[in-house]
Amino acid sequence: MANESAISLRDVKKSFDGGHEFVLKGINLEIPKGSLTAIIGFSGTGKSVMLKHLLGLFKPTSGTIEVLGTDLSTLNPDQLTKFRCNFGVLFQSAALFDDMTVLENVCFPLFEHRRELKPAQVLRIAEEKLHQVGLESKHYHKLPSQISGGMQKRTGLARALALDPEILIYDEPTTGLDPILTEMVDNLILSTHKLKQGVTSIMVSHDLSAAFRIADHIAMLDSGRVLLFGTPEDFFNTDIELVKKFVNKGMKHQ
Ligand SMILES: Nc1ncnc2c1ncn2[C@@H]1O[C@H](COP(=O)(O)OP(=O)(O)OP(=O)(O)O)[C@@H](O)[C@H]1O
Repeated sequence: MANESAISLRDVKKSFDGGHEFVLKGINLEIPKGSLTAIIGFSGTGKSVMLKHLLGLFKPTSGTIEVLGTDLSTLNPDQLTKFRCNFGVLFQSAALFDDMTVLENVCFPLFEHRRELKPAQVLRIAEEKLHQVGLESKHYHKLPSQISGGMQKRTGLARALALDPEILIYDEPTTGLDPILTEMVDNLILSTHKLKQGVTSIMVSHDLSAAFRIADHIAMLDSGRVLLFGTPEDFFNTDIELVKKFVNKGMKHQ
C-alpha cells in the first residue's frame, strides 16, 4: 500500500497532573511505513514524551496511538512487552551493559526474546549485526569501557537491530558528539535505514542539518502540537513563521 502508516497518533493528549496542564495537546501524526522521519522542535515541546507514548511507556490521557496497525490501548502489559520487540531503540548514551562484552550486549535481547534459538544461532545473528554496523571482530570480546564512543554507538545500534525490528528509534543519537562522530552516526542511521526495505526509522534530533540531510519526513513539534509535518522541501517552502525562524536559526548554528 502506498501511504500505509507505521504509526498513527490521533488527537493524543497527555497530562501528568490530572488535567490541569497538558504536555501533549492533541497530536495528530501519521508516520509513513518505510520513512526516515525526524522529530524536531524547541526544548520542552514534548518530543521525548511523544516518543515514550509510541513505545507504550506512557499512556495517553486521551486519543489513540496505533503502531503497525495495533491500537496500543488494547494490549495488556505482557502483550505490550512482547510488542516492543517491534522496536529497536538507540539512546543518546548507547546504554550498553558495562559488565558485558560487545558481543554479549548484542546477544542479550536474543537470549531474552528468542528463546527458541540455540546459543550458536544467537552468536551468528549477533556477529552478523555487528558486521552490518561496521564493527571489526577484534572488538567483539572487549568491554564497552575498552572501546571508543563511536564503537559504542555501533554496538548499541547492533543491539537495537538484533531482533530485526520494524521500527528503529533514535533518541538524540548525536547530542554531545564531536562533528566527525556525528557524521559517522548520521551516515550509519541512513545506511541502516536503506539496508532493510520497509523499516521505519524515527529520529528525535537537535541536529537540524542532519535531520534535513538524511530524513525524508520531518515533524516539528511546538507546545505539544505538531506545527508542521512534511518533507524537507515543505519545510524550506513553508510560510509558518515559527518554523522558518527555527529552521534558519538551527541551520546557522551548525
Ligand atoms: N514523567 C513526567 N512527569 C511530569 N512531567 C513530565 C514528565 N516527562 C516530561 N514531562 C514534562 O513534559 C514537557 C515536555 O518534555 P519532553 O522531555 O518531552 O521535551 P523535549 O521536547 O523532548 O525536550 P528536549 O528537546 O529538551 O529533550 C516538559 O515540560 C517536561 O517537564
